[in-house]
Amino acid sequence: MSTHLLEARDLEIRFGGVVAADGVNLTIDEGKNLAIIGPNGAGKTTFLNICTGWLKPSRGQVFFLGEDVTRLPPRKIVQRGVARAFQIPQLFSEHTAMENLLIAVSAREGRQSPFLQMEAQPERDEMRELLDLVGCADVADARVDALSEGRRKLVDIAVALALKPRLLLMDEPTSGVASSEKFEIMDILVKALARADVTSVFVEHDMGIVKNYADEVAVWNAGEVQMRGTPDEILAHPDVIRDVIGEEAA
Ligand SMILES: Nc1ncnc2c1ncn2[C@@H]1O[C@H](COP(=O)(O)OP(=O)(O)OP(=O)(O)O)[C@@H](O)[C@H]1O
Repeated sequence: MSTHLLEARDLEIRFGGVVAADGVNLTIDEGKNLAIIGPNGAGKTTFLNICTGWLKPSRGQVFFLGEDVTRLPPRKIVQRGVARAFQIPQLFSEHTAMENLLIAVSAREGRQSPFLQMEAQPERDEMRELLDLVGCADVADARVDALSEGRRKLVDIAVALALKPRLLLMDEPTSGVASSEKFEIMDILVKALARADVTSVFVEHDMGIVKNYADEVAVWNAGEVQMRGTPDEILAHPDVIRDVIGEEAA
């Protein structure tokens, strides 16, 4: 039997009376972009937080490449190859794009004082290639707070890729980006992930993005995976039209 890249088994987590994960089972295999959709509060972000070790489930396990990582601290899970990008990019806004990547690489290499001696870091060329991969080589020396939201998202993805992940978990990769720019950002992002050989899972509310960029879709509802299938199957399903697409349009 082949090992899944990630496997979640029977995850449960409660916040007071709210059951945010209620027996979540999901497998993720290498090389596919999986979109997670579902109504607000269904537990989508909670799932990402459990997979990255930020939340510990009261029941169930997460396996990454066959290893039980459920109780590992987040930084150990990153080292195993699981990276995360957030709805709001987690960048040092007063530093340049290049400096942000060098800080990430310092963390990857376990260096002390990541803000010191950035000029001397041997990974500058490697980081420039990463910025090139996400179409941001031209803003390598620009401060992050001077960039458009779309560019910030792409730099954030490059930071995640600097950690050399096998799996990247993303929360609404184009939220906050002007609609005219969303598809361009996703084009760059999906191509960069394919070239870096990184599998992705992204939580998404924009069904246009899901239709165009997901290989598969998992639907969350009330802390459970309700169904899974191709974008065409899922987006045409009456329950999804009623509970997810209807809600987004409202
Ligand atoms: N740290 C927390 N403390 C208390 N309640 C929480 C916490 N995290 C999540 N919840 C609750 O758990 C439920 C699931 O939240 P979660 O953010 O995972 O949903 P979601 O599907 O990502 O929603 P959205 O699409 O609105 O982002 C919600 O009712 C939320 O309020």
